[in-house]
Amino acid sequence: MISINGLSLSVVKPKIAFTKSPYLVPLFFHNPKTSSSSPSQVALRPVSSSMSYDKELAAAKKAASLSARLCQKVQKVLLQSDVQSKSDKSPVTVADYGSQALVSFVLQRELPSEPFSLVAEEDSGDLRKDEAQETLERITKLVNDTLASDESYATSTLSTEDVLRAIDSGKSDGGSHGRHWVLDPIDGTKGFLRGDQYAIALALLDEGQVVLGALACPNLPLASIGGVNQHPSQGEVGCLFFANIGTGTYMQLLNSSSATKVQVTAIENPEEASFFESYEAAHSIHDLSSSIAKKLGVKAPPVRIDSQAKYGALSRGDGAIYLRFPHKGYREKIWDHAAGCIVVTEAGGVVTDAAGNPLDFSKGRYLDLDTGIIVTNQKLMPSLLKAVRDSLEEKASSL
Ligand SMILES: Nc1ncnc2c1ncn2[C@@H]1O[C@H](COP(=O)(O)OS(=O)(=O)O)[C@@H](OP(=O)(O)O)[C@H]1O
Ligand SMILES: [Mg+2]
Repeated sequence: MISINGLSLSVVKPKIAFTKSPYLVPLFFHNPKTSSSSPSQVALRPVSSSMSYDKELAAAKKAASLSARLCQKVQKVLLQSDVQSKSDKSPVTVADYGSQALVSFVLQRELPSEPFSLVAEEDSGDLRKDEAQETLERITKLVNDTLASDESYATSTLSTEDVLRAIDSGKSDGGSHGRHWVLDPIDGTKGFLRGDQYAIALALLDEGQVVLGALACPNLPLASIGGVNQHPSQGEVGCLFFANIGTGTYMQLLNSSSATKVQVTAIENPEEASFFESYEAAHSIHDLSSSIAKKLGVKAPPVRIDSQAKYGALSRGDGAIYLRFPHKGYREKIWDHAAGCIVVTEAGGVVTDAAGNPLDFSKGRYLDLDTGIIVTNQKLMPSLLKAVRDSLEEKASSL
């Protein structure tokens, strides 16, 4: 996403080689109204110059915050339970389904006149089986208890069938036309089970572009994490990041309504930078990130946290870089990046694949990538791309 004279523009371009990255060569601006496209040009499509997504953003914030409340309840019980039940994965199942049902219900209730399409991680197939009836009852109670804790929903009660229907509204395939909500009901399920970071990540696509995001991070400290010489905070936790295209990124405490505008770090010297990566080595190749960081001259050790909380932390300047290199064969899902991506880009950051191409959320449930995802500020991106390219070439030649 590029912003020129306050107008947000998407970059739609063919797959190109490393040396043709937007950060290594000048962009060729293409006005679809005045010229025809050619494969060597970058097509810019204005989005939302006259569109307002205020109503949708208010609904997204409400849905993500209520869902965070539901997940917090489940995690609290989980962490108080004994070791044996901690190895049981059912709490995450209950919270995952409950979160998706709640977000789906709240969005439809808050925006009754809009067509509703939701691309989300879960479906109700397993929950419809006979042996899952007790779990379904638990989920329904959890959803209803959470709704009852909010004044505007105090009288809403969902049946088990309503919950199943709400979950199944998430079966949409998304795509490049119309509006689609994109939801990861609990991103970072392993972090959730460990009592660490996780996120409820909700975004809206309009004509294939992410136009708003609400990212609730119930365990993220309000104070900075991940900077050089930083220590884990003892203070308040639970942050909601939100971004509306063209209007910047804001952060507030989950239980507050007073928001602060946030910005990515302005660091230009990689020696002062620190970088985020997945906690789980199975989700991102740590050796590769470490080689990239070394080439860049990053001195600080990696900060490993789960989920899109990494994007949230980066958007407010905790750390300067996020590196994600899944193992071969993994297909990235759009719900793992849509909300995080707009939260960072509206805060002045840049999110690309390993070759410097913007992420394309218009292709359905998956991102069409086979390299990795990198995130940093505008100043550091050219040197980061070079370090990524060199490290990938070294890795390829060592095979
Ligand atoms: N094999 C593999 N490779 C890469 N990524 C994978 C893989 N498996 C899962 N996932 C997705 O990663 C999501 C968790 O996000 P992170 O990788 O940022 O968090 S973590 O630190 O690894 O926990 C995680 O999100 P959730 O499933 O919602 O927890 C997955 O969507
Ligand atoms: Mg996820």
